[in-house]
Amino acid sequence: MSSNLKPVLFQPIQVGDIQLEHRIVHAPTTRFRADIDGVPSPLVAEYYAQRGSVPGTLLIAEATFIARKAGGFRNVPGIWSPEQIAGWKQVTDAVHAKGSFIYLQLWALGRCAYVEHLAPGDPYVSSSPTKLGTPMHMDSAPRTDALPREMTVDEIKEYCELFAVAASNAVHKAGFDGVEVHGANAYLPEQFLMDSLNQRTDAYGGSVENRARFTLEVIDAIVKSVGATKTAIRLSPWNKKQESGMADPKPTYSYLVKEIRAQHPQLSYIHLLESHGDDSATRDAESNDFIREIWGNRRLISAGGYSDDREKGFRVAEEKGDIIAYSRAFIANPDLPCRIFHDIPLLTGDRAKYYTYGSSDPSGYTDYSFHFTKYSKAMSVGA
Ligand SMILES: Cc1cc2nc3c(=O)[nH]c(=O)nc-3n(C[C@H](O)[C@H](O)[C@H](O)COP(=O)(O)O)c2cc1C
Repeated sequence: MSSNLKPVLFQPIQVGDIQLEHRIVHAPTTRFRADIDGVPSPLVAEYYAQRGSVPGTLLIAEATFIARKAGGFRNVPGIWSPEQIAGWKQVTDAVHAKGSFIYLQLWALGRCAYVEHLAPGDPYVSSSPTKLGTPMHMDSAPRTDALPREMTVDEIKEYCELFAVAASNAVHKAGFDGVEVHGANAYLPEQFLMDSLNQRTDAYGGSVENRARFTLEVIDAIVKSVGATKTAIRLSPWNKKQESGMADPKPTYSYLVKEIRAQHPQLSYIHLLESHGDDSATRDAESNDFIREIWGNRRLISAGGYSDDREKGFRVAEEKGDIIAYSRAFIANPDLPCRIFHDIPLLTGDRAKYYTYGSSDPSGYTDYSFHFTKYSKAMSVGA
């Protein structure tokens, strides 16, 4: 089949400095399988190598702490120590050996941290002292009393630098093809962006421009460190998880994306989470098209809901020009692009094994089967 007869979802595309063979991307997917020091194990390398088995696939690796103090969940990988960097180098080497590509998602928890999982002396901080009663990852008892401290301006500058060093470690030492800031799901950048969480009265709070300042400074610091073509960000304008959300996110996110476009037009991509609204009318009203209009024909990844709907990925790639990210479908189908290409039914993942803290057990992780047991031409989506 020649390239221009293939569905858009299976047409090659340039993203930053890399050339993808198709537009099915592995969404960042936390599995809590690093050791207690945040070092990814050889099993993690096997997991990503499997998911990169169709050459020319982009994988976005799981959210990874930029620094010890940005953490607060256990068994999450980090990218600051030599051991963590060496662990990740095994992962990137294994993925590159398959002819595929891998970005790292950079994570700072802010108020979503569990205080008991912060290292002694590391502060519990956010944009403002707003309490989070029900954090997303419930590996310990729900919190009742913890209140984050408002970050000082010096700490804000320090976090920008931590993001930049983490990006440099990822790209220059661990061999990643690029980095994606985790600016979604109510973690630290969203704690500044969202008016429901940011109560500051200084240059980082109040107006749209002030609430966007931290995220823009983080991006700027990373671009200075690794270049715009290796820098990306994930955003979730309609997110209401972890006691967040905005009545009208459009002014804030319009400004943010316009500024990114003006300051870093070569940014690798913007990655958008689609609305999780309860019904289709809500999801239609909560469209990300306002961002697509601003971002123009630059690279845009869309995630959320594609794992359950094969046709939707084809449709959105065709109609909106988006690259499509899959999380749950990629957990259970190591050869996902190949299965979608050949319309092979997808396997269903074992939810009970999504989060297995520190486990070295391959079950529910690297033991999902490939449709084609031997590499063949059919494994390629360029066939
Ligand atoms: C087990 C699991 C772990 C996840 N971890 C992350 C993460 O580390 N970073 C992130 O931005 N989103 C994370 N997500 C959200 C996914 O990237 C994705 O946006 C969401 O699952 C919707 O995509 P899907 O319908 O294809 O599963 C996670 C989702 C799941 C199911």
